[in-house]
Amino acid sequence: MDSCQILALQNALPVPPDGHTGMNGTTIDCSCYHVEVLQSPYSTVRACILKDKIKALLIAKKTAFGDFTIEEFPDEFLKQNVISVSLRDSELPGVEKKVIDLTSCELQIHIYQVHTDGAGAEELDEENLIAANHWLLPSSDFQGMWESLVYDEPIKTRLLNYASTTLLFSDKNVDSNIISWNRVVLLHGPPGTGKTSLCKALAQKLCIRFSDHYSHGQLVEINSHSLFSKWFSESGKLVMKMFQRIQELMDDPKALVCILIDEVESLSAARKSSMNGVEPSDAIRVVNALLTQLDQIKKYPNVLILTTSNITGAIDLAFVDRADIKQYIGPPSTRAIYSIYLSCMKELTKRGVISPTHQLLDIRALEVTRFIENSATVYSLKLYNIASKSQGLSGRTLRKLPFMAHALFLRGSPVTLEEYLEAMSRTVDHQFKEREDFKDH
Ligand SMILES: Nc1ncnc2c1ncn2[C@@H]1O[C@H](COP(=O)(O)OP(=O)(O)OP(=O)(O)O)[C@@H](O)[C@H]1O
Repeated sequence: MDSCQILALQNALPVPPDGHTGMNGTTIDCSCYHVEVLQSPYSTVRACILKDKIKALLIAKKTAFGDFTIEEFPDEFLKQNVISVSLRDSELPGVEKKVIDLTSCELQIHIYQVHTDGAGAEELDEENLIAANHWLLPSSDFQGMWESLVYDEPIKTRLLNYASTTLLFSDKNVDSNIISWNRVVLLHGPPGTGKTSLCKALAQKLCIRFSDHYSHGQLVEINSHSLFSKWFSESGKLVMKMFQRIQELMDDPKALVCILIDEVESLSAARKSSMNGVEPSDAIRVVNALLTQLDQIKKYPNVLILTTSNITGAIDLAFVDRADIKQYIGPPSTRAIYSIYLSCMKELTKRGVISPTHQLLDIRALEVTRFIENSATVYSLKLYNIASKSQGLSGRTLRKLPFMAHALFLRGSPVTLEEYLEAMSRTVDHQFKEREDFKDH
């Protein structure tokens, strides 16, 4: 890992300290940027050759304004070998736009290819009990997932910084008896707020950003329910068996191994059931086996353990203590909802479901207009009002809403933006009414 890579990952600030304000309130930025280059699956060109080509192309371009993606390459060689080039900027939807001086800023170029095999299931016994799903990273399953998640706070940057410090300390052989860190992240919050997606997207992002350091990544998603529900008396043994498999993955120092344990509260549920007298020794044996194994694997420099929970209070304290980062993930605010809806409207326009007659503003541009209605803002303001009354819906429901709107209130395509927004508005009302009806019953 070189110093720039570390420096860039540590640099969490949306506006870097060396940035200064230029004309029009924009910020001239000369810091370190990540350029992610997706190489074609058929290309066998070496990464260093592609890096040099891309660097030359970007320097010739001189400046970029915020995030950008080069779809059209002026270079035949690149066209044959590269699918996309993305300059990854700050995550916050509300930060000032920056003019990036490509000639003077530090560009970290990451070349990667995606695996398209999808998930493999780890079966641990003759009964075909699926204890884990397994992906080789970077995977096509997780492409674009990181970018699709919208949060009000710089949660994604914080997680990326944490992971980079973890990998840096391991790389430098920092003595963990003197400075202790556990390689465990816990994301908690209400259902459907993107916790599982964020863990998977983080694993993918790390594999891309650390592609110089690790040749590939492994993501193992442990199905805690299957460990605790079936074959209780066998579960302790199952945990051991599963970790033996994980151990084999970790033995390869060129692999970054991310272990995802969803709904860790099932651990404490298992302990509780033991207190209530249901197969006491077995439940405790399973939880203890899991905790012991987690303690064992945290000694490995190439491992990260990502966990999620819907109910913070119910998580086993022994587990909470092991997490270095306990990050609350809440439901999205109006601004974040607006950005989520906007991405949906853009996709539907791109695919011809919505006719491309009107443009919607992004949240920054809308805020600049101070929400004053005129011909340029009218549709964006309608969308903002829909976002505002959607508060309280989970990210999962929000992403489903445009589909529901078409299914419930529209037919065929193309549909005008006005019609679509009207249908969205009615669908939000419908969602809340459905909730009330559900509560009443
Ligand atoms: N903040 C968000 N921004 C964009 N999309 C979101 C957001 N939160 C959730 N989603 C969408 O909701 C879907 C479900 O998210 P996910 O399953 O990761 O949530 P979760 O918090 O793990 O839920 P659960 O605890 O119920 O499993 C994701 O596919 C994602 O598209």
